[in-house]
Amino acid sequence: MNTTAHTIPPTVFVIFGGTGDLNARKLSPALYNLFLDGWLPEQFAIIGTGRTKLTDEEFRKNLLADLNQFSRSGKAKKEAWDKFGPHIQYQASDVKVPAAYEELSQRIAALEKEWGAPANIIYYLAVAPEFFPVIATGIAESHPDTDPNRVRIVIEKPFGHDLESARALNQLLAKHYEEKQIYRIDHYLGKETVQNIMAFRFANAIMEPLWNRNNIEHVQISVTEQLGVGERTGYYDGSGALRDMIQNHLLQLLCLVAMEPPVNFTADEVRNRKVDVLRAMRRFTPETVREAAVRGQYGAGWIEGQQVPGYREEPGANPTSSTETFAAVKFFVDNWRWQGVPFYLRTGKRLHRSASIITIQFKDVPHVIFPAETAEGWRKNRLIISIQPEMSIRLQVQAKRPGLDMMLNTVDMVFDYDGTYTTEAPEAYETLLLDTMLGDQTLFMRGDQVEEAWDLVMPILNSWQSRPSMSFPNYSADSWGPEVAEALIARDGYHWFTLPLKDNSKKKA
Ligand SMILES: NC(=O)C1=CN([C@@H]2O[C@H](COP(=O)(O)OP(=O)(O)OC[C@H]3O[C@@H](n4cnc5c(N)ncnc54)[C@H](OP(=O)(O)O)[C@@H]3O)[C@@H](O)[C@H]2O)C=CC1
Ligand SMILES: O=C1O[C@H](COP(=O)(O)O)[C@@H](O)[C@H](O)[C@H]1O
Repeated sequence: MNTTAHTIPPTVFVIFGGTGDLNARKLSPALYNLFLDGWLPEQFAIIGTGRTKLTDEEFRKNLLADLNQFSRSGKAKKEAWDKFGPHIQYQASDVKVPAAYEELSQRIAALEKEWGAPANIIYYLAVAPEFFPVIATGIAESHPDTDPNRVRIVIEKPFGHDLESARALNQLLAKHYEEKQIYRIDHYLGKETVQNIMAFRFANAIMEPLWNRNNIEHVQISVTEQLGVGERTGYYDGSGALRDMIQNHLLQLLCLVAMEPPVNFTADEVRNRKVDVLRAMRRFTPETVREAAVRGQYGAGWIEGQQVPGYREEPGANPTSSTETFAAVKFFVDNWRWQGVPFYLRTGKRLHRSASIITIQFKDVPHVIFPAETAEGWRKNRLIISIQPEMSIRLQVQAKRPGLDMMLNTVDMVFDYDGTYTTEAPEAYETLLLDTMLGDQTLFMRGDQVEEAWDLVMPILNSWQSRPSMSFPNYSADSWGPEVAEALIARDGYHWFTLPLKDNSKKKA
């Protein structure tokens, strides 16, 4: 067992939505990998719930199949599974029925009796958002006297549909729980490369003097996905790219890039600095929305030799849907550090390639001493933080090409996880579940952060809702998105940056 695991008290994970997709693909594999790596305490239990009638054994069998398919550690080894499996139970119940919470209490009490110690209880709400209030209330009412230090509640996304509903959910949670008990998930914050943004900025002295409006020309945050919406239209059609990705993941990335140094690396200090960024962001008016925010929806096309349907033809989709599957927005952070520096954010589905990258483009040298013909490939310095699939940080600089003449070109100074580390990076959900056990909220969203982010995007959502797009679909599958997105950034003299695919053939040569 890991040293830290010794400090974790007996723990019960209750997974509402135990039979669902998130548990199958992410939560159970993450818990299993934490177990393999010795991060779980000796006394732990996982209770999955759902309405489906299953025995413990049937539920375990399903989870084993999921682990075999989705775990980063590959197929479960018999010896390890034989140790892990018995910690899993299943309770068939409907979250709308109060008896469900009574039965859970009895199960937890029985475990505590067996362990001879009170347990920390982590309730994970991996169910549709309409059930968040129902379950939060059900748990609290069935355990009115539970020590707040021992009970934690993890809320999946989406946290609200708009500012009003997010506020209402925060208020409901605050009635029953202290903020230190509430873990609002944004899985991007658990990604290894995303956590490294803070390390890179605040553990290296050379970055800070450059990190401001004097040296940085603009910032791009681009999260492109090749996948389409597929079977998820039921959720996605009421959401769209702005709610699904920009309100949460991309704005969190922006906060990490733009935040002031926190006093220390504790949850509230880090989150205070992030919320400062959101508060400083320039609010939109109906007029500025038109200039600063554009949207798109994918049409049919071909991806890697396969014909794929347009969004409106996806299973269960509304054939006249005006939901955006692509959004790009130009933001400003109105404070001393960032005055005048545009932050361009874009995200979309069915794009040419899946890649999440942050590009910091620096200003040009004040005076070029080299003759124009020597500097054909001249580009301004860029720092590129590649979150996925490539995990790297690249600094693009000018260098002299080898040869007798003085020719400059752009080269990359690269920190690449693959080439630097032999240990495999944990999945985001492993980090986040471990932090929940440890009671560390640094990588979780605080209530005020979520509300500020909603407040910021509401004028865009309202404007788009009042003007359903007449031009959808406006980009085809396998493209880089609609032309309006290129125009948005081209107006300022820039273009969206993408990393070239890694050329492995060169490596081998
Ligand atoms: N899947 C993913 O990759 C991601 C999901 N999320 C979020 O996680 C949550 C769950 O998503 P996902 O797993 O995809 O959803 P699924 O539709 O796959 O699963 C829903 C789960 O809820 C259970 N459920 C539904 N109604 C009830 C009820 N009345 N009582 C008890 N259980 C019920 C279902 O169990 P049963 O049918 O047995 O009743 C099932 O286990 C959502 O909030 C989603 O937004 C967030 C990020 C990624
Ligand atoms: O939260 C979500 O994230 C995924 C993208 O996550 P990633 O870890 O695969 O980059 C996105 O596809 C989904 O629509 C959204 O709900």
